[in-house]
Amino acid sequence: MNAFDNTEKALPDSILNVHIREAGYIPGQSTIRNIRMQVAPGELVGIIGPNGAGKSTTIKTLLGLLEHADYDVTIGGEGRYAYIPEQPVFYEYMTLWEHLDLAAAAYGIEEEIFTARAEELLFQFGMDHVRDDLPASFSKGMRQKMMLMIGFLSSPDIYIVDEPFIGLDPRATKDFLKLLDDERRRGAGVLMSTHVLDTAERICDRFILIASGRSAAEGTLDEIRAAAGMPEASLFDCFDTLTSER
Ligand SMILES: Nc1ncnc2c1ncn2[C@@H]1O[C@H](COP(=O)(O)OP(=O)(O)OP(=O)(O)O)[C@@H](O)[C@H]1O
Repeated sequence: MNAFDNTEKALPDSILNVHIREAGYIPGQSTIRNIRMQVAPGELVGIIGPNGAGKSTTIKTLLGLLEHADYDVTIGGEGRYAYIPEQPVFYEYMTLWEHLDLAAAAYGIEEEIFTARAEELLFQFGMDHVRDDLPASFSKGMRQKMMLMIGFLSSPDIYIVDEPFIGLDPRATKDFLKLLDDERRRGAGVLMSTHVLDTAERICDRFILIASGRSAAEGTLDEIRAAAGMPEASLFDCFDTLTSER
């Protein structure tokens, strides 16, 4: 267990340590290789990369969802994580409130704490008026908000978020980022994959750029700029340079 043999510089108090030696969907064919990631408490690390580069595969691997994988993952704190998937997953015949209730039961949250937190989240995401509705009747963004609420309910040590921005309106994006900030202040780490690079540039402390299943660059914006040889460039332009060279 937790045999994370990182011989490189390790963040002393990292909340998430990932070392994927290789992982893939078919035995003997690795889709991703040699990917290391660390997230410190309160830190937001962005996974970026072109379509098909291996971002979702990386997330699926660290969640233990890939059968053919050679990897180590260590979660600090109490080892609690929340995974917020890109594609909403829901039960057709359960209302929004029932989904939250089910998640709270799965997380082992006490009834009183659950009710207060769920009420607050419904209010914060402007979803109070549909609390007793079925998510099948929701728009794409409303379903996405439901997944975010379920994630926030559990107060985990680390959030693992797969592309949260597509589908959220500007107000919901702002509300989501505010909640994420509050959670980071509490000490939660965040690992987030996204294509929305202007937002990523603004909110992430560090990045890992995945291209063709490998880590193509990683570090702060300045370190990514250095890797791209573009000291003043935006994350978008660095991304463009670093991914078109391959
Ligand atoms: N279920 C699957 N079975 C087989 N191959 C898959 C599966 N899911 C993804 N792949 C392949 O793995 C590679 C990486 O895909 P992945 O979904 O990780 O990319 P991504 O970086 O998340 O892309 P996007 O930005 O488009 O979401 C691609 O070549 C893809 O075709």
